Order: sequence, then C-alpha cells, then structure tokens
Amino acid sequence: MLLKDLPREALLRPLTRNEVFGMLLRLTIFGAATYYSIKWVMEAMDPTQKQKNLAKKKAELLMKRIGVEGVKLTEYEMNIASLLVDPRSIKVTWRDVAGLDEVIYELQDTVILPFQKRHLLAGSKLFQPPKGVLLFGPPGCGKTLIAKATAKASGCQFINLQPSTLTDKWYGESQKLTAAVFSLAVKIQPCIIFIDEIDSFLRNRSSLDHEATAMMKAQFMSLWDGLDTAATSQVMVMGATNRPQDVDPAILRRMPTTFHVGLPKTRERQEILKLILAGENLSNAINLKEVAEKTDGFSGSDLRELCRDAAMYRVRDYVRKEQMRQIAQQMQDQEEERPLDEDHLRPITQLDLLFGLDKMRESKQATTIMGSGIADVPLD
Ligand SMILES: Nc1ncnc2c1ncn2[C@@H]1O[C@H](COP(=O)(O)OP(=O)(O)OP(=O)(O)O)[C@@H](O)[C@H]1O
Repeated sequence: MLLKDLPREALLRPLTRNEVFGMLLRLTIFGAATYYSIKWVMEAMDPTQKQKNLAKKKAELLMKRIGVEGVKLTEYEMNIASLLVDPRSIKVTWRDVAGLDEVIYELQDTVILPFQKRHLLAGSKLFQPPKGVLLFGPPGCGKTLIAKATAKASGCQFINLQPSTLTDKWYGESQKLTAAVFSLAVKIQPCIIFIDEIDSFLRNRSSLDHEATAMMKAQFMSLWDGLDTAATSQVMVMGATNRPQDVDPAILRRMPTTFHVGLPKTRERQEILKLILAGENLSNAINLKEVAEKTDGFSGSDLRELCRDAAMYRVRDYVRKEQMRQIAQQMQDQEEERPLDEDHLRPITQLDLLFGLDKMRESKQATTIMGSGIADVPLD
C-alpha cells in the first residue's frame, strides 16, 4: 500500500504507545544488525584477523596459567600478552650458569632482592628495582641464560619482547603495540620486559631512520620514563646486546645498571666444562684443567659445542665397531654371541675432548677468516 492510499486521519492521528515502542524496537534491531554485519565484514576482510584471534587465545591461556585473572586487556595488550613467559615454565636456574658468580651476586642484590622483598621495601623509592638493566658481552657467554634465570629467581612475569612484533606492523599499529607493552607490564607487575639484541631495535638514531621507527623509539623512551613517576611500579626493562656501542646513547642512559658478561677465564672455563659434562659417562683420566687451559678465547657456547663433538666421537666409534663385527660375522658365516660390554657406549676420554677442541679451533678460525673476508669486500 502506498502512502497516498492511506486515509488522511490515519496519518494525522498521534501514534499510540505500542506503536512507538514497536517502532523503536524495530529501529534498534535494524541498527544492531547493521552494526554487527559491518563489523563481521570488516573482520572477514582484515588479513591479520586470524593472527589476532590466535594471539588472543594464546594470551588468555597464558594469563590463566600465570595466575593473572580478572584483568581486562585491550586488543593490543592481548597481542603482547602472547609473548608472556610463565616463570614456572622456565627451566634455567642459577645452577645452570657457571663461571659468572660475580654477575649473579650483583644481580641478586640489585635486581632480584627488590623484586622478591617488595613487601618490605614498599614506599621506599630508593629500593625499587632499577627501571633498566643492560647485559652486554660477546656472543654465547650466557646473557640469555642469565636473563631467564633472573626471571625465574625473581618470580616476575617475563615478556620476551621480539622487536619484530612491534616493527612489522603497519604505521600506527606499532605505536599502539609499544604503548601496550608498558600498559600490560604495569597491569601484570612485577614484570620484566626482556629485549634480546636490543641494539637491533633501539640502535643509534640516524637521519636514515624511517619516520615511524624514529617515532616508535621516542615513544618507547617516553613510556619507559613514565614508569619512574609511579613510585611503586615494579616494571623493569632488561636488554642484552653483543654491540653496546650500537645502542642509542639515550637508551643506554636509561639503563645505568650494566652487567658485563665477558668471555670466561681459565678457571671459569673449567667450571663451565664441569657443568656441561656433569652426568656424562667420563673416563677417569679426564683432565678438565688441561682443556680449560687450551681453550683461551672460547665462549660458553663454544665449550658446549666442543663437548658435544667429543661425546659424538664415541657414538661414531660404536657404529664402526658394530659394522666391523657384522662384516667379521658375515665372513665367518656364523652368529657370534655379542659380549655384554659392547652394547654400551664407551666413556668420553680426554682424547675425545682434545679432538673436539681441534675441530672447534678450526671452525672458529674459518669463521674469523670468512668474517674478515666479508669486511674486506668493497661496498660499491
Ligand atoms: N656461563 C655459562 N654457563 C653455562 N653454560 C653456558 C654459559 N655461557 C654459555 N653457555 C652455553 O651456551 C649457550 C648459549 O648461551 P646464551 O644464549 O646465554 O649466550 P648469549 O650471551 O645470550 O649469546 P647471544 O648473544 O648469541 O644470544 C647456552 O645455552 C649454554 O648452553
């Protein structure tokens, strides 16, 4: 029926109460249906939606597992929360770190105690954990190990911040995500925000920096400074780097508490070797002091590689022996009873370690030559 077909009185009479309610209800339903349809279409068209949903689910699960419940998080905080590490799931303890006693003692006093005993130090600004800590030193010497053990010992929530999480996003998103790092940390404090290879993320600012990168760095620093205004804030940024000279000086100023995790000295190398080989089947004639003395310039990671190689030699010997036995059997054409002791790997010997050492030295030399070769290649 058209409007002109309606009787004139029907158009002029005031609407009844029921008609007004009916109309309002229809309008509300129509409005809601339009809103949700548009939202659904937008979400279906968003290429990152799947990723966001996954991050949200992971974050919810993690938050529940670490015992943080009833805290409302924004979409961006959820994204960052998926980087949370449950301190109870961290396996590394101080016992897994060898030869770094001094660094550990100092970390315990300056970082861990203020976190652990925060109930005793509440209200004192002097005894707050530092807002920034930098671990620096050559690769493979235990910086990541120390960061994990610190999180475990302090009982703090631990955000393992991969810079790509912030930098891969579209312009605008990265700023919201950066803000979310700090707001999430405050909501779930006490919390350590760990940034490995901080030099790649917050390196010396240059005129070549993309505008978005420069803004993100500036924002990161201002949010970091904001932590200072809250006297009771229990949030700390811990960075690790092999190249402290490449870190932006403004960032270095915000991390006055620094720890040098350097190459181990002879005694420390002996301790690291002892720790790596603990629980292994070793020959009685093992002399770790000799190995430690011959491994000047080796990092903890090099020593672990050396031991891994040494342990592999006996597997190789075992397989060879087995093959020889099979060949001998085939030649004699009879099944021979296998002696019991042949079913076990032999212990690791000093010779294995020294062979491992030679191999490691060769590969270290090769990488040094390759490295210097790369440096010599002209850029143009
Ligand atoms: N002091 C140490 N005690 C015991 N193991 C060590 C020590 N230092 C290094 N390692 C061994 O070397 C591995 C690498 O160490 P880690 O990742 O902590 O080094 P890093 O300093 O963080 O290196 P990178 O800068 O390359 O990340 C460890 O997983 C551990 O097995």
